[in-house]
Amino acid sequence: MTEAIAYIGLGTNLGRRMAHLEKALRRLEDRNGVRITQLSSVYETAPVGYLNQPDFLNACAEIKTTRSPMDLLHILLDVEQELHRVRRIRWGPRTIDLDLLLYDDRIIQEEQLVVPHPRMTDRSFVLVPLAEIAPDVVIPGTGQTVAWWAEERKQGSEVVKSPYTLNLQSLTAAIKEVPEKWNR
Ligand SMILES: Nc1ncnc2c1ncn2[C@@H]1O[C@H](COP(=O)(O)OP(=O)(O)OP(=O)(O)O)[C@@H](O)[C@H]1O
Ligand SMILES: Nc1nc2c(c(=O)[nH]1)N=C(CO)CN2
Repeated sequence: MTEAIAYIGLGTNLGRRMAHLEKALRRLEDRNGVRITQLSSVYETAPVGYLNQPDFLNACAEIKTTRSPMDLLHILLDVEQELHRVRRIRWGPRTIDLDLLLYDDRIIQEEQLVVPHPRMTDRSFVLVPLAEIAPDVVIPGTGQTVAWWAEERKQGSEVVKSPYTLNLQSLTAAIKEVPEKWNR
């Protein structure tokens, strides 16, 4: 079966942040019809929207999938639940947030699912990591590439590369080796 290419945004700002990213990615890999094919660096980012909360770690993943966009959304929502995400405040703190950013060159406008993610072109915490793995991908409906948008939005944003990497080969590796600052 032919595979679609999708991009996912990951964010976390509560508890053991690196561990949440790794766990979410492992849970995604475990699903049928989902393969993680590229991972960005991990960035530490100042909160956007609701400001009175801890800094986030953000990253992006490329996924090759035989699942439909709606299936993939439900997989993301399931994994969020598995990591005990509790929704309290809009744009507030969370153990893990998984967003479907892009799905091939599709434009989807359904009640439950909007793709491209409607706020992605405003958010350097999405654009900077995504530009590492998909610089030349055009964001459907905008006529511009991810790299173009990342450049457009870089002014004044607090997006700092962290020294830790997610490794496709060893997602299970050495979470405990990550120092407290990045894993709190
Ligand atoms: N592209 C998308 N990716 C993820 N969820 C989406 C998407 N489009 C619509 N949704 C809907 O949004 C809901 C998730 O909202 P959520 O609480 O994660 O928003 P948020 O992360 O607080 O804010 P934001 O959407 O600005 O990142 C899901 O239940 C889902 O149905
Ligand atoms: N830096 C940063 N800020 C946010 C984030 C996020 O992932 N990173 N997610 C939000 C809700 O979607 C709201 N604000």
